[in-house]
Amino acid sequence: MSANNKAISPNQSDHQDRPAPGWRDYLALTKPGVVMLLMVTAVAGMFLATDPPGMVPLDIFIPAFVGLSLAMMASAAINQIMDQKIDAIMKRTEKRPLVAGVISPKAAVAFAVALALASMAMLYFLVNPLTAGLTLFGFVGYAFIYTLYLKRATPQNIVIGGIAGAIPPLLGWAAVTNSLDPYAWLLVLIIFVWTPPHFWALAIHRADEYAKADVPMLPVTHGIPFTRESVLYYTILLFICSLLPYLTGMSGLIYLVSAVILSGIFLIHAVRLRFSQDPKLPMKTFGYSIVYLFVLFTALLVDHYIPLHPLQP
Ligand code: HEM
Ligand SMILES: CC(C)=CCC/C(C)=C/CC/C(C)=C/COP(=O)(O)OP(=O)(O)O
Repeated sequence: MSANNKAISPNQSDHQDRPAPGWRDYLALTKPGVVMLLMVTAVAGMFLATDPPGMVPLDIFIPAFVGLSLAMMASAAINQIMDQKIDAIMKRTEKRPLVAGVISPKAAVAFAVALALASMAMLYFLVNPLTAGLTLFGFVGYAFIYTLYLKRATPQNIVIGGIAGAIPPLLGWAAVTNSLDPYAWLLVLIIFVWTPPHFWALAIHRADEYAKADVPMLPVTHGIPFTRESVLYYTILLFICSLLPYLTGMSGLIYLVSAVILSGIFLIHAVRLRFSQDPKLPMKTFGYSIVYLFVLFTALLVDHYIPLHPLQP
């Protein structure tokens, strides 16, 4: 099958043409890199909810970890099932297993449904209904509302859709306490504000592909200079939001120092992205966004177990 044909209509190959899918193909359907970082934030939520600091009871930790991972993987698989036409047009996504015809749409649907059902059963019966309900909200938000509607409708798609990607710390927290803690919402806020610079940095680099696929991402609808400016504004906001765990007494000095350094470096990336035309900067900023979130949440965890709280009596 030529690349051209593939771009027009994915999955054209007959059944006989399709090579047998392996576990790696199914794994690729679940966006494992993204799920791993989402799970770092969910696990941080679980440990931060454990007060006084200790171990999360294993009878909660294991089903919550597996259940949340499966829900995220299922929603990523549904995203790829719904997005086959767009994914076939963009270089970055043209080798995905559904587009390449390695996995059939039927098999992908069966796989996603099995993961989603297993996840919901595990969270509902072994963790708590609150966590199951909130996870369902995130699942529907990403797999259907973002993918089927927002992504195709408005350049604010990733800002609104970012709510689904931001809730994992709340899910982790709810798994442990069966409640919605204001501190957990603070972590949601940080990821929510982090998402636009994370994604728009990449979208600047891939603006032509999004235009070709007719996806109204910000650089396509409002231009690259406006997107660079928007990344800078959100990064300033992120700097401020990243201080809130310290200012509200949730975290101590270890976190504060980490947040200032990490957010400062993010800000330097965003300022350079705004004022320099260096073609490497967008992907450098995107790559740094991932390091940023990983290290920030690690710092929250370390801080929780080695607390230095000079603000408190
Ligand atoms: C609506 C919200 C989001 C959008 C639109 C978005 C978009 C993207 C895109 C398009 C990529 C692919 C980059 C590539 O193939 O080179 C990506 C990669 C990534 N995203 Fe996001 N993202 C969002 C939210 C999140 C969240 C909430 C997290 C984690 C907390 C996250 C973590 C990652 C990671 C770790 C990668 C690299 C994974 C890999 O390449 O395997 N993203 N993101
Ligand atoms: C609680 C729960 C189940 C939450 C689900 C959260 C989740 C999996 C968020 C992922 C966000 C993401 C990678 C969006 C990119 O989709 P895209 O279609 O714009 O990117 P693509 O072009 O790489 O497919």
